[in-house]
Amino acid sequence: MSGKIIDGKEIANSIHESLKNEIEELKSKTDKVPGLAVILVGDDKASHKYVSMKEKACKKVGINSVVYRLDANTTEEEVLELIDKLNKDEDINGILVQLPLPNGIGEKKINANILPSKDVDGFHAVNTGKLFLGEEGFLPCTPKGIIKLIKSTDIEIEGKNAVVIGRSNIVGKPTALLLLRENATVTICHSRTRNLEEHIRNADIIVSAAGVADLVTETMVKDKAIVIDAGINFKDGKLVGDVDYINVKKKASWITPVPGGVGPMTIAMLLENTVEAFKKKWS
Ligand SMILES: Nc1nc(=O)c2c([nH]1)NC[C@@H]1CN(c3ccc(C(=O)N[C@@H](CCC(=O)O)C(=O)O)cc3)C=[N+]21
Repeated sequence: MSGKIIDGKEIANSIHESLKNEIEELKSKTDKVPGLAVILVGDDKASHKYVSMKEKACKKVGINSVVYRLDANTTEEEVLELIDKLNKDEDINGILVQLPLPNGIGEKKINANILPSKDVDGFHAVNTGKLFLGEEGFLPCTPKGIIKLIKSTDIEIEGKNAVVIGRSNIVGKPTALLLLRENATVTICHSRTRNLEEHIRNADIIVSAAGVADLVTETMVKDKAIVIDAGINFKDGKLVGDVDYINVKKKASWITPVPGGVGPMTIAMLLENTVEAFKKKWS
């Protein structure tokens, strides 16, 4: 039997629907709507596309989004000044600085200057620290979405072997921590891992966030594994993940496609975090 598809787009759409209703209700109570500021520096094509998608999603659910498209020679100081202004702006509940940033603008410095209470990306050290400690804070959008995708299958995470491929601060590391919070037995694999195949073959849950097309193949995957593909790669001009989808799907119990899996959930979680930030302030 071939694996079932976890439809990230559909799940994201149902989250949009309930956020939309919630925002309407909040609006009638507070006479305000959540506000998200997005800062995009430079002319990276993919970044422009992603930011437009975020803008569109905000509009759909009733979040007021304000996008700052700054040219590539904007200085770090100028971005920090804008962040400072947005930190003080009562109508802005969430601030997102699109990555990657051009050379000369330090990601660490930028993230450190966003108020933790407006850090809807969950990249500030206060929020990553809370994640580490198991305290409540903003969770990074992709990892948060990945857990929701796994939970949508109704298969229990507790006690399962989970393998995360990739150790980035944005996806791999936080996803591993969230799986641990769900009581999985977690292994983090990365570019220096010697016996990757052996680890993957043991996994009931595989999350790949390596950025390597066709990294995860059918022979590596345990029968009935859940496979979550957080890879973003281009192969023959087409967007693909890290997983050889067509073949791995035959073995998996559940699998996310690319596109239409983790990507749409990342945006849904950004909207959710923005509403959460609004509620913490006003209700
Ligand atoms: N501060 C910051 N926060 C981010 O969350 C952030 C970022 N910087 N920089 C870039 C990455 C990447 N990212 C994606 C979000 C949605 C899709 C998405 O919806 N993708 C569609 C396909 C889109 C297409 O056709 O290219 C899908 O997978 O179905 C992809 C990638 C957010 N990121």
